[in-house]
Order: sequence, then structure tokens, then C-alpha cells
Amino acid sequence: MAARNITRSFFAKTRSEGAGATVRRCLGGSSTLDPFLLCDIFEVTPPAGFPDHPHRGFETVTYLLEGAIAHEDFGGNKGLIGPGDVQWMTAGRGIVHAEMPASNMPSRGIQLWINLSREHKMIEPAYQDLKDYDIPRAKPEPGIEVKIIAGESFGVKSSVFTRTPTMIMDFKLEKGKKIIQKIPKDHQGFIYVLNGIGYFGGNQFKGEEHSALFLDDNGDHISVEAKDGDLRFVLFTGKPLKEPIVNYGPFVMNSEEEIFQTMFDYDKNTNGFERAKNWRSSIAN
Ligand SMILES: Nc1ccc(F)c(C(=O)c2c[nH]c3ncc(Cl)cc23)c1F
Ligand SMILES: [Fe+3]
Repeated sequence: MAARNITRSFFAKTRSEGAGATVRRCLGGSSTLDPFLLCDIFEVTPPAGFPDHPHRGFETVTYLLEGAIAHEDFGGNKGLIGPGDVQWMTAGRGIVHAEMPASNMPSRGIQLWINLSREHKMIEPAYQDLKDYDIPRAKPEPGIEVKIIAGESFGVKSSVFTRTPTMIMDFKLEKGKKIIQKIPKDHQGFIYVLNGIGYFGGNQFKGEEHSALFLDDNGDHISVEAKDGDLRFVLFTGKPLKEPIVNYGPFVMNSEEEIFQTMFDYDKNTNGFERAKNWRSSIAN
């Protein structure tokens, strides 16, 4: 089968988000990539953060690179996401939570929003919390490490359950190394370059730090070469849902009517937002 090519790249500039936080938004707003709705590379230092806010209709995947993020939701679920950890939160019918830095050093990481299909949008909220040491790595040869947050690489599988079929992998290649990663033929995908420069896809597209690189639709693998120096990038692929997307901030449904119903539910604390009534987080208030 053919190798995937890179069709376009986007340099993610910094912008303010949340309460005083900074993000490089490499996907989101007007540009989504079904099933992905948003991808932020965030940097946040106290007193900034992402105070009490809701979600409905999708999943958030928070992958921490440095520092620590404390989270607390309206059901009393609370915890700490540390370096290398992943929080896979299925908001489903509704979550209200806060996500705040818990280190005086800047906390850096990636937050990806994955859409849920019509049949899953109103499921009960759920969490899959992955500690760094629990996340499997593939080391196909010296100088190459693949951290498998979701999906499979070189026969090593993640334990994460993905309602919307998804692959998320963090690749570290030493200078001179080349890798070929299998990609399901029905997935769309993009790459975010965290550090260094790499040559991506059959067309050897030069990708640099802070750039998002978008894959074309055909092919069952992607090739990457670290010709110029050490390289670190994250690969995201997912199976498109091919459903209408109607969003209003942190609410993502299939129709305007469902968005109006969601806004009503959030306002009246009904239909999944009951626990939001009079709730305030302890970490952001
Ligand atoms: N609605 C809405 C509006 C504005 C926001 F900032 C958010 C939000 O929480 C986040 C946006 N990117 C982020 N990266 C990391 C973390 Cl921990 C949180 C977010 C949100 F949900
Ligand atoms: Fe959130």
C-alpha cells in the first residue's frame, strides 16, 4: 500500500485561553479534522488555569509533558495529572470540572478533543487515568521510542478503550533514525512536532517545531526521518464519524436543537448537569 503524504502544515502560534493560560491551537475553531475537534498545546502557571467549566458530547485527552495539573469535577472526582500521565475524560452527557496547574513551574501539555458519535454523546461520564509508568512503549531499535497512548505500534498495544477509534503516539527519534508507522486505512490524521525537524510522509515534507502536519487520506503507513537532529512528535489518527457537528464552546452535538437543549440543561441543572447545581470546585475558587 502507498505511504501517506503530508498535504498541508500549520504553524501553531501562541494565544490566550482559559483564565490567563497560553495555548498553541493546532486544530480547532473553524478547522476540525473528523473525529478531532480541537488540539491545544497548553502552557499554564498559577494563578492562571482553566476554572470551572462544562463539557458535553465529546472526550478530552490531556497528556501532560511537564509540571502538574489538578482536576476536580462536580461528582467529587479529583486528582493530579503528572509528567507523562494521561487523563482520558469521556464527558458524554455532561461534566463540569476545573483543570488548574499544581506546580509553580509552567505546566505544559496537550489537550485533544475527540468527538463522540450520536449514539455515545449522552453516555455517562467516565475517566481512564493513565500513569506514565503504565503507558506502554515500543522500542523497535536503539534510538527510537514510541509511547503508545492509544492504538498499536510495532505489536505493542495501549490498554485505552477508544469509543471513537483513535491512535495517539509520542515518537522520539535520534538523529539519523527513520520509522514507518502503520495507520488504519480508514483513519484521518495529523502530526504535531514537539521538538526538532523531521521529514514526514512519502513526500518527505519538512516539519518543524510547533507545526501541525496533516496527512492525506490514502495509505496504510507513514514514514518519518530525523535527518537533521533528534526529533519528537505526536501522531494523532482517528476514524471519521461523518456526522453533523454543531458546537457551542464546550458543547458539541449533532444539531442546533440539541445545542439549545444542552444550554437549557446546563442552565437548569437537568439531564446530566444535576450535580452542577451550586457546585464550585475547591481548586479554582
Ligand atoms: N470551553 C472552553 C473554553 C476555553 C477553554 F480554555 C477551555 C479549556 O478547558 C481548555 C482549552 N484548551 C485547554 N488545554 C488544556 C486544558 Cl487543561 C484545558 C483547556 C474550554 F473547555
Ligand atoms: Fe475541560
